[in-house]
Amino acid sequence: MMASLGSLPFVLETNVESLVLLETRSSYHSPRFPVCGIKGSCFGHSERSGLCWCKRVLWRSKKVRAIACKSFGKDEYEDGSKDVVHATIEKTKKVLALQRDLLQQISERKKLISSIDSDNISKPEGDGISYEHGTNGRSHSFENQNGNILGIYGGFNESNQDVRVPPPEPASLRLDSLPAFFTNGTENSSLKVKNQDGVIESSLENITDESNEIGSEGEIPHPLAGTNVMNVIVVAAECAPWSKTGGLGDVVGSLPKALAKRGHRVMVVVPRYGNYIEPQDTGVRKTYRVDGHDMEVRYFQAYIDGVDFVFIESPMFHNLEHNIYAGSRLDILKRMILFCKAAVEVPWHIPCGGVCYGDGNLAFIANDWHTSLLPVYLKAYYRDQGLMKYTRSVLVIHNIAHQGRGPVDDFFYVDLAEHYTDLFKLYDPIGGDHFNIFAAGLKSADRVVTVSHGYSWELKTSEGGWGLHGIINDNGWKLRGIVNGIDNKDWNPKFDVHLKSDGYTNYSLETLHTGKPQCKAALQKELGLPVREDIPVIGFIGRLDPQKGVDLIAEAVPWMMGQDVQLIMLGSGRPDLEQMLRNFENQHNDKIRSWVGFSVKTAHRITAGADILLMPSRFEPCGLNQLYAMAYGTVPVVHAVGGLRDTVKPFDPFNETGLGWTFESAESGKLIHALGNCLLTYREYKESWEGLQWRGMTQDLSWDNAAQQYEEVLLAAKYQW
Ligand SMILES: Nc1ncnc2c1ncn2[C@@H]1O[C@H](COP(=O)(O)OP(=O)(O)O[C@H]2O[C@H](CO)[C@@H](O)[C@H](O)[C@H]2O)[C@@H](O)[C@H]1O
Repeated sequence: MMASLGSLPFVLETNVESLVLLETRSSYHSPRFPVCGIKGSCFGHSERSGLCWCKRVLWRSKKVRAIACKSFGKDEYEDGSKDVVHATIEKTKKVLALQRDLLQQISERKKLISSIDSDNISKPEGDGISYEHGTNGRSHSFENQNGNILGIYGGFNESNQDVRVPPPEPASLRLDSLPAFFTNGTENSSLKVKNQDGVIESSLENITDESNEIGSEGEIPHPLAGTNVMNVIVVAAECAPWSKTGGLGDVVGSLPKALAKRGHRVMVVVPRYGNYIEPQDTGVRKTYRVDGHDMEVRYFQAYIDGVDFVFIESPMFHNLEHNIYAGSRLDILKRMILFCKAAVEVPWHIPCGGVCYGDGNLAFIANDWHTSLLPVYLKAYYRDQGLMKYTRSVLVIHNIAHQGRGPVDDFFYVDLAEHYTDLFKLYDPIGGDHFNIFAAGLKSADRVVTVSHGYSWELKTSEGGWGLHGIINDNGWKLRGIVNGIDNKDWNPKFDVHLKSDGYTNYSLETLHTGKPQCKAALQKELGLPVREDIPVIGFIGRLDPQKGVDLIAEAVPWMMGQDVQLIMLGSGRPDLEQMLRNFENQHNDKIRSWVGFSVKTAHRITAGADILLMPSRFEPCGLNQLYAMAYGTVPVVHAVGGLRDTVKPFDPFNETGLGWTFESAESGKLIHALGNCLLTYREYKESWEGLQWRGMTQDLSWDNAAQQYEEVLLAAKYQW
């Protein structure tokens, strides 16, 4: 937590406990000894006096004040000191009060949880379920669109329903879900003083006795999200490691954990495509109508890394484990209708850790067109009917090129009243009026996020919006770009499980010189290429789709084959592009390897063993492979578009800055030029190369920063009416 002490020209990096310490010290000072009031030449005075309780404290915080004196000059320090101290004390009191309030709430919750017995806890009861939930003790039963009694909800003030009910439901309601910092009263308990350049000049790390005392009141310090903690439900068609066809799966597998780390209560809802090991049957059964048929769904649940994972099971999802988007357009549409209808009611029905999430202080995060119906259903079935009044939805655009388009008649399937047609209707200059699910989601969601700043700009253009730019511009006020992070447990060369066998090895920045060449040799050996340390290995990993610019690589292959390089490509997707990859390998067997298929292990191994990663995407909302590459000391060469432009700063040989090579337009000539410069640097300028690797590997690519930005979006949605 950053805090500034009134007008003092330095920054105090502290947390609540540290501020409490300041307050405690100040309040103990006798007026006779205003030593900690930073008054006059107080340091010597107070230390000399030796009479005051605060002497001990003063001695410990001497360095802090010394810096203050140094920065201000003595006169200024004397003149402004009193105000500064008062302001500090006031601020500190406020923080203390806030913390006490939170501790109080948490201890009340603790009591509540321990008093919940099998009679009043939410429990499956055969087919129909009734839940008691609500912060005000009142409850409301209601039915869903199929006429089922859904359960009971609460969370708003009946007598004045337009008034939002503070305080928010505590996000981390389940005790087993408390993040580490909840149970560690000393973590981050140091008070650090930074100068104006941000350099830490002094810290009071040893003062733990008082901070422990503070923690002992409720034993739970402030979550990172502070009082903004929310219940968050991420809904998506895929989630790594269970189901993944691309970057969406990665994001859904990792962003929720980062949100949970900030103190939010977080759930992921995904279809159960396979017989996964971790999730257990909750026993809950519900029925939803799809295309005139009642479809029963079951709910499986697992609690992993602070996140509740809920898997929705239905015969409609069976046998799709290895091809989750299999079937016709209508098959996929019907699956997603069922999934979204069921997902939106999960907070009522699934008692994670014994307690349902409920619909107060709740935000859904839907992802791409597949779950764009969720914001629509939330609006049409519930909020427009006066239900789920405090629930919000955020829609994340990972790729606007796939929109769930169909003929206007498809509206019949989504099971909505006629007046919602307009949400879905979109005019296309070629096809005329059509039905568009992404369009409806964008209009219905309270906030929209996309996965980079560059892409959020591109989406508003006719080239980048793929026909939805009009709607995106109309809703521009609710759009924000947030660059994806990476899961730095899964994608970390130091811990990567795929580097533990077959001659590969884990490595870090310190062991880069030996670890990476070992991985390169293992990769060459595994794929049957000549094992040579001096030859640059160029990698490509991606869905074989025109988006990824594989055609540009194809055009550059003749040039590449004239160089002393090896090219390793991993991809699956469009059959003609898969065949193209196979042909490359057949034609240049001594230099090219094409792995056609989906192999997470091979993706990790290429990322570790290659020297260069090629990403000539025609458009790229964010791109994860270039981030993974940089974390592994592999230098990216990318088309400067969308998230690739945001994340790969071009190498500047004069100033030795930048992270890789970029080219400005999707042309093979430009790709060849950039790759040529990259190869030259690899061969001739080893120090520059190492600098590129070093800068790439030392970046903070974690989800922490992005999670904080998502939190801001969730909050904006929460307070939007
Ligand atoms: N054949 C294969 N075998 C194994 N692994 C493979 C693979 N092909 C791809 N992958 C993996 O799938 C992921 C691809 O992620 P990307 O972000 O690069 O692209 P994608 O276009 O799928 O995602 C969309 O969503 C993400 C997330 O928001 C955005 O970053 C991106 O720009 C947008 O197009 C990576 O983890 C990669 O290793």
